[in-house]
Amino acid sequence: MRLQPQTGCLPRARQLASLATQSLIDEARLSPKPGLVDSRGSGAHQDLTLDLMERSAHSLTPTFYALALQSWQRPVDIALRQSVGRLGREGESQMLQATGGVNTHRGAIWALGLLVSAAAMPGNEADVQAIADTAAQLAQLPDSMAPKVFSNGLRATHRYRVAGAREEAQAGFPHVTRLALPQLRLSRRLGANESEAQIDALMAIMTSLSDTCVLTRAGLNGLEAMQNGARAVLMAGGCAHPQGRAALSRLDKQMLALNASPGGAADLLAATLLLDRIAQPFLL
Ligand SMILES: CC(C)(COP(=O)(O)OP(=O)(O)OC[C@H]1O[C@@H](n2cnc3c(N)ncnc32)[C@H](O)[C@@H]1O)[C@@H](O)C(=O)NCCC(=O)NCCS
Ligand SMILES: Nc1ncnc2c1ncn2[C@@H]1O[C@H](COP(=O)(O)OP(=O)(O)OP(=O)(O)O)[C@@H](O)[C@H]1O
Repeated sequence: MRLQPQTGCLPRARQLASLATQSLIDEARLSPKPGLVDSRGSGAHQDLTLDLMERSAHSLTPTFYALALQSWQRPVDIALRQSVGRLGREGESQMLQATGGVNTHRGAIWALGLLVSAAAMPGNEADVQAIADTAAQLAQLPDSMAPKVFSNGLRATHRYRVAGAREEAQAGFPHVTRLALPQLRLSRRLGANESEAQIDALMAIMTSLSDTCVLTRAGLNGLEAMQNGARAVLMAGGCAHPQGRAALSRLDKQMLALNASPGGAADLLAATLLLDRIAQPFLL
């Protein structure tokens, strides 16, 4: 999927929406991902399949398109935050309709939704840091229309006193800009193929993320296993190396045994793929 040289609001919104959907599909298909849905199967999940993830990703294209259109030439203010929040919640209900009520992409709608909005604002175009900073400003604004829900994620952030999906966005997606994108590019430079480089980027996120999906299902033990296992893969040279692949396979088995699935890390990998594509200036 390549961004074509076009100007104007509608083509740009269409490009961003289709890149966001494609990033979700590429993340879901990428294999082998420890504990997660991938092209091998459902990972640690009972209610998720690759087919469901792909259906869900397609159902979100109109949401990403509407987010980009809303954000076109508007300042980052409370009014925009409310529009973005409303569209994000409508996207969640589209997703639930497409999946028969299964949460396939709630965290992803949040992360990619904010990034698509930020990328649609003139001046940001292909500048990853500017896009992440604008997304952070949006995430920091209060959304008074948001229903008060005590979600799994919120419960985990309180219980373990860690940052979750909200804080990651409010900080400008540091796991994407400081860990995953640099690792993706380093692994490519060192000769890894594209899938290997993307798995390495996922590992980079997993070395440090406080993933509330993992905390909810497997507690602090699960989180430590994830972070240590991902570190072992990268310290062995990453997935392009036999020892790195062996470490990855051990991590996969461990995550399944713990019933742990790093859904937050998967969301941030999809966000990484999106920003990587937006950032290639010759594609704009
Ligand atoms: C902020 C969201 C993700 C809710 O987060 P919360 O932690 O309360 O809950 P929930 O358990 O429902 O979802 C968290 C999801 O985030 C992902 N995640 C988990 N941990 C992390 C982490 N450390 N960093 C990033 N993402 C993470 C996972 O996919 C997880 O399933 C979101 O659903 C929300 O509030 N949306 C409101 C609509 C909105 O304002 N949208 C605007 C952008 S479109
Ligand atoms: N390939 C993937 N496999 C599994 N989860 C993924 C994948 N890609 C992204 N995710 C993210 O993981 C989250 C799904 O997590 P989970 O099933 O733990 O959700 P939940 O509704 O909080 O919990 P539960 O279904 O256990 O009640 C989604 O929000 C989604 O954004």
